[in-house]
Amino acid sequence: MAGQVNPDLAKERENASFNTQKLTNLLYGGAEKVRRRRYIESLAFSDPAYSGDEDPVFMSREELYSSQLKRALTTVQRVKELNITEEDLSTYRNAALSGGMPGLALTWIAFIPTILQQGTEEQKQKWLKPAQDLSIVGAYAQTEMGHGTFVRGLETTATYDPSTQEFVIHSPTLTSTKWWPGGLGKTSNYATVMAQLYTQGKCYGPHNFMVQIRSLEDHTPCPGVTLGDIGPKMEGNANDNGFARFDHVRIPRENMLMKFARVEPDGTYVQPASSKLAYSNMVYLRGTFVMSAAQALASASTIAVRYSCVRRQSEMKPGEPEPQILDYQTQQYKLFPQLAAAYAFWFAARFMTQQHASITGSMEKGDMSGLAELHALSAGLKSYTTAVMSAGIDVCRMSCGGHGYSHASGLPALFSTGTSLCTAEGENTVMMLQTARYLVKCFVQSQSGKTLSGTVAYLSAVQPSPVSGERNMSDLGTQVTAFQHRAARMVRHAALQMQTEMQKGKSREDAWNSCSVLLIKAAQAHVHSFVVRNFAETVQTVEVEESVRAVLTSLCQLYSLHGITEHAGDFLMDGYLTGRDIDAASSLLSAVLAQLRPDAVALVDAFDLHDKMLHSVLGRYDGRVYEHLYQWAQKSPLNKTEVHESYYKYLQPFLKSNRAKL
Ligand SMILES: CCCCCCCC/C=C\CCCCCCCCCCCC(=O)SCCNC(=O)CCNC(=O)[C@H](O)C(C)(C)COP(=O)(O)OP(=O)(O)OC[C@H]1O[C@@H](n2cnc3c(N)ncnc32)[C@H](O)[C@@H]1OP(=O)(O)O
Ligand SMILES: Cc1cc2nc3c(=O)[nH]c(=O)nc-3n(C[C@H](O)[C@H](O)[C@H](O)COP(=O)(O)OP(=O)(O)OC[C@H]3O[C@@H](n4cnc5c(N)ncnc54)[C@H](O)[C@@H]3O)c2cc1C
Repeated sequence: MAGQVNPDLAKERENASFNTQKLTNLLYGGAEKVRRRRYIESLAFSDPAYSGDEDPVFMSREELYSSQLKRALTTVQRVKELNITEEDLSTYRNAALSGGMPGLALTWIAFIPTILQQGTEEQKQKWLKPAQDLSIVGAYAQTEMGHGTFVRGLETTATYDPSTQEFVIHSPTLTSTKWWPGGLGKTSNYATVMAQLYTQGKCYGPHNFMVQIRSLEDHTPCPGVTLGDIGPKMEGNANDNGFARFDHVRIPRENMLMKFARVEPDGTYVQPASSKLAYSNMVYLRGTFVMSAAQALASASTIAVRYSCVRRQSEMKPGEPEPQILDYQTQQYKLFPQLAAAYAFWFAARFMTQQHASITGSMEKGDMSGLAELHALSAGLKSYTTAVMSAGIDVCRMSCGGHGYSHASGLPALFSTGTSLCTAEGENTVMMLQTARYLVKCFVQSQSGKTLSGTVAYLSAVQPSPVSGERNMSDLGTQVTAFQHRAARMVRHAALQMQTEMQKGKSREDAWNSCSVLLIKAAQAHVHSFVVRNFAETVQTVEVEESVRAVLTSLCQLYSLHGITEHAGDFLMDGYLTGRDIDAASSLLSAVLAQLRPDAVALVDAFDLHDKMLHSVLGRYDGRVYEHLYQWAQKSPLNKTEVHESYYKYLQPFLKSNRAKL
């Protein structure tokens, strides 16, 4: 019946052990923030300017590009009309764009942050306002056809000419063509271009330059610039990821982003405090990906958990009604770890944001001591959370059976969007190796007696020798220590293995490569251990009702016990945990699955993700899946006519001629 919630879902909500709203408040930083967020979202959801477009999965690439561009421009207008504040901006945009990513959005995501991170005060004065008002539209043009990962290998050059006080931007080879930048293909008229800086005959490595690429009058490419779209991708096809080639394009000296490094009018290069400050915008963006991973996994878990309560299939006990598929333990084992990871990453993202603010604050005052840890943490967390998210969304999709494979579920699009985060902003393997590099350094320092601090403090505190005796595997403290022990042992093992390889005569680089599988695993274990510890500390210290703390504690237990049982070998390797401990962890895990089962729907509801953000027939809040599945299919373009034109063109003549042969 219209308006009613599916009775199974309604019952789940009635039976929850805690108040969903209280948990939502905790996730979003308080009741007032939740109220504000919902209000801002409602402004977008109720605006007729954003409704009426058909489902993106039924659109052509060109329709997608223009409809999302139109939406994005409407948001700019509405932001002014509605006086949306800086604080509410991303909430409003996300709701209005309904999670979509038009090329224009790269101005907000990458172009403006680069000006903020890399520009001098003067440069910010000059470009920030036009970028914010969208009188200029910008892309972040770093990756080239031949190089993405290895930034030092970029081939685009920026050669300083002191006679005119200009830089000459040039693409010397085919492989130096800028390739991938979002919004570059058709939308942007400016780009921050990463290029090798040459001055006074010397190369100083990659630096960022502000380059106008299209006319502000008629949007045609500027002289010497060749531009285009790179073609359709796995997802994100509203975005015109593009290419650019530069043929000796001249820009003023002032267009080098000079917050850190500088080129004086006579061509003298002034060193930054650290050469890696040219990469600060990447560190910032990687940090933001941690929350995106949490949100993507929260969305997938919401869809799969709600659907698993609506869906009934098979017989558990002969003669009894078909059970909700969430009652199968195997279904819980698939879904609850994804749900728990979404919470764990949400809290990790919060930590990441605080760390970024605190360390960049110190860096502003000249203290660079936190830079290495910030880079290692953001690279490792980005890599770990996006990898788990990508795999987790696919688990959620498969747990929805056939309907999960349909675009109606929203899961295929969520997967193919989410998985792009494993590659963008630093490929995940490469990022995890950066974390490994930092860990090995820290290990060596701790060997020489230095006390480590911050997220690596445990590396010097944890003893490598096995601890004997019975453990209470349900204790969060015991679990955290086990994770730290595992990570410390793996870091130590990888580092010592490298030393052994070098003692055998290998160069440091060859030793690194031959140990890189060990190094990656060690770095993953380190990040995993950090996420577990941060989750445990959050649930133990946060000010919240006891019923909410209880359910979060179970969720944290699940996240941690799942990690221990899935990676049992790592914990058993040196006898730190015993076979009996692992058995105990498995039994506890089964018990926690059952314990969380009645709260699963409330736990996903607490993410407070509106149906207009989920885009999923299966994940609807009201659970009225079947009638909407039927309605959704009616929109398929193949259903526009009863008999498709291809019948007359191909099938009818074929059938006729076949029949004539009979
Ligand atoms: C509400 C409902 C929600 C609904 C669902 C939500 C769903 C959300 C899902 C999806 C959202 C979709 C969003 C899509 C968004 C898409 C946006 C895309 C934007 C992408 C933009 C880009 O990709 S831009 C290009 C990015 N490129 C890279 O990241 C390149 C990676 N490479 C590098 O960073 C470097 O080359 C390197 C780190 C790999 C190596 O650098 P280099 O060679 O110069 O250094 P060395 O290896 O020699 O190391 C020297 C030394 O420096 C240290 N170091 C390296 N980098 C840094 C750094 N950044 N900061 C500090 N230090 C650094 C390094 O560790 C070494 O240190 P030592 O002390 O010497 O060891
Ligand atoms: C959706 C999307 C949006 C993007 N948006 C932008 C944008 O706005 N601006 C922009 O400039 N770029 C953008 N990019 C490009 C992106 O940053 C790069 O694709 C990414 O940094 C990876 O680089 P690559 O493609 O050169 O991969 P490669 O480096 O060629 O990686 C290929 C494989 O080689 C391995 N590999 C490479 N180096 C090493 C190593 N040192 N050790 C071990 N293994 C290694 C990798 O692990 C990987 O498996 C975007 C990409 C995507 C997918």
